[in-house]
Amino acid sequence: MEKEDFMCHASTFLLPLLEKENNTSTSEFVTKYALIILNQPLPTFTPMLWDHAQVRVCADGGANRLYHEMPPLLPHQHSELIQTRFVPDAIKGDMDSIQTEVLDFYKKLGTKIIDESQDQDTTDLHKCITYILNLTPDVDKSKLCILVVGALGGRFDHEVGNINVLCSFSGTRIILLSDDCLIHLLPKNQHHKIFIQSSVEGPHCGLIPIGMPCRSSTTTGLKWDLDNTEMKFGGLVSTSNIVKGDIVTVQSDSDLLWTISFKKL
Ligand SMILES: Nc1ncnc2c1ncn2[C@@H]1O[C@H](COP(=O)(O)OP(=O)(O)OP(=O)(O)O)[C@@H](O)[C@H]1O
Ligand SMILES: Cc1ncc(C[n+]2csc(CCO)c2C)c(N)n1
Repeated sequence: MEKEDFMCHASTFLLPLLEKENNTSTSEFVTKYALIILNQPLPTFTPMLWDHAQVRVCADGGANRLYHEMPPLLPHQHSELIQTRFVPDAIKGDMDSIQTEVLDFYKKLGTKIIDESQDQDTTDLHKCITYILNLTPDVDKSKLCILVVGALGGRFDHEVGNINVLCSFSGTRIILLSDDCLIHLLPKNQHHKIFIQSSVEGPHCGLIPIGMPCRSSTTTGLKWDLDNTEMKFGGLVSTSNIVKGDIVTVQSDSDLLWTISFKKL
């Protein structure tokens, strides 16, 4: 099978940004990252994701996290300096969690504030994804990848809401991250090739049917591979699986969630 026939996935955003990559980031072949910060403890690698991203958005109370938790992640620099260096492009949400002092601070520094408190039917994450997709509506989104920090752990209804956003925007690459793992969607009826960044991720992984049972999934590169296997809640769901090497391939007749653990450094 030709390379072009695969949908490829690689968590290179977990590796430090090289000057060289930065200089070629306008190339049409390079993934363009956007970062969304939710209202949960910031993962320790957030400064690195910030450097990879070209657009940074806080979801409501996520702005409090950026303001208060970014300085302790970079202890060798003054807090005030960090707070003025890491300024989001926008803060969007229903604005019931952001602190007034934080809102005023970023507003003065030019952050766009978008209050959508009238919409109580979509989550702040959903609102932020819409904002990013509308920034350049006519541009091809296949090279865009939206990284979402603070999406996992904490309140279960929020976690499920965040996973539901993956399903609502299944045509957009969105990756939910915590300090422990990442999750993204593998859309159905495609050949997926996942390049494992083994210095920072693995070996624990999972493949989870989402929304409906899958009748047939086939994988390579896992300790417990699937071979035309059915998966459903109440039956088999591939949790606590292990990646064997640097490439995993997946094919399925329904959307699956892919999750992989992060190595503790
Ligand atoms: N404990 C959590 N676990 C996972 N995601 C979270 C958690 N808390 C917040 N989030 C995410 O961060 C976003 C912004 O959080 P914030 O606390 O501002 O939301 P909210 O709209 O006030 O939530 P709610 O009104 O349900 O408490 C949420 O929409 C959600 O996506
Ligand atoms: C059936 C149903 N369940 C829950 C909510 C509440 N809700 C869902 S998203 C959201 C915004 C959170 O920032 C709120 C309050 C609703 N509207 N409809």
